Amino acid sequence: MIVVGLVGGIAAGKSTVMQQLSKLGAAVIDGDQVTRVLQRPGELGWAAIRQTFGPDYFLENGELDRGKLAQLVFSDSKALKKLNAVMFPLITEFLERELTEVMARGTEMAVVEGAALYESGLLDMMDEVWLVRADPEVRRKRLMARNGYSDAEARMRMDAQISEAILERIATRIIDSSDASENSTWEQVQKCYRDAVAKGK
Ligand SMILES: CC(C)(COP(=O)(O)OP(=O)(O)OC[C@H]1O[C@@H](n2cnc3c(N)ncnc32)[C@H](O)[C@@H]1O)[C@@H](O)C(=O)NCCC(=O)NCCS
Ligand SMILES: Nc1ncnc2c1ncn2[C@@H]1O[C@H](COP(=O)(O)OP(=O)(O)OP(=O)(O)O)[C@@H](O)[C@H]1O
Repeated sequence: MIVVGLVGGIAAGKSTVMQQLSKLGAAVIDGDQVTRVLQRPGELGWAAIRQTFGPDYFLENGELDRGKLAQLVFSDSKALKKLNAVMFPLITEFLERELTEVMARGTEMAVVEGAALYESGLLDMMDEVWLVRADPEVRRKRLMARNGYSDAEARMRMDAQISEAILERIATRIIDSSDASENSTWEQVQKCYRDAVAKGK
């Protein structure tokens, strides 16, 4: 089985590509979803965060106050480092188990997408890294249309991310979704899938 890490900036078309890969038979795993599972009340991530950040970051019903923690970690790099230090090993362990299960089912490809794949070191588990990109101008317009952001809000979110130049350097394949037609993305995705599976055989 080939394990692919899918990276790319905000509104680059990653979710669209994941849906297309799923149609082709790939097992798709969303790192942000894995994080949410690990942070359910009583789970390991939930317990580790409670111990590290204290009960102030939890709601009355016991759930993690994601908004409050997000506000802290995205405005304080030390706090983000602390959160990453507790979450990344748990996410890695969870993914290892998930990939073993997927492989046992005879799946040809597993694709993992996540906000912090690069920063987490999770890419070490991947055979290939695929970058989904789109021209900055296109991404900015998509963000304004899809999320209702102002021009400044869209720029701020794009600027806060790891640079595409770094991702380009580590990518083994690149899918460009700048074209307004999702069909153009679909054709590139089919080619990447076919080529990667053929290479893995
Ligand atoms: C801070 C938390 C609680 C915020 O939760 P919330 O539901 O409000 O937001 P969500 O998870 O949807 O993330 C919102 C956006 O933040 C960014 N983001 C999330 N985690 C990180 C991170 N560790 N580093 C940089 N950016 C991140 C992404 O751009 C994402 O789209 C949550 O994101 C978290 O626990 N993150 C740390 C774990 C992690 O790195 N997960 C990604 C694994 S690949
Ligand atoms: N050729 C194309 N390929 C992919 N997406 C496209 C294309 N043309 C327009 N879009 C649109 O771009 C928007 C962003 O795509 P998508 O949600 O897949 O991005 P993303 O990288 O997952 O974003 P985020 O990081 O914010 O989750 C969607 O509304 C999608 O329909």
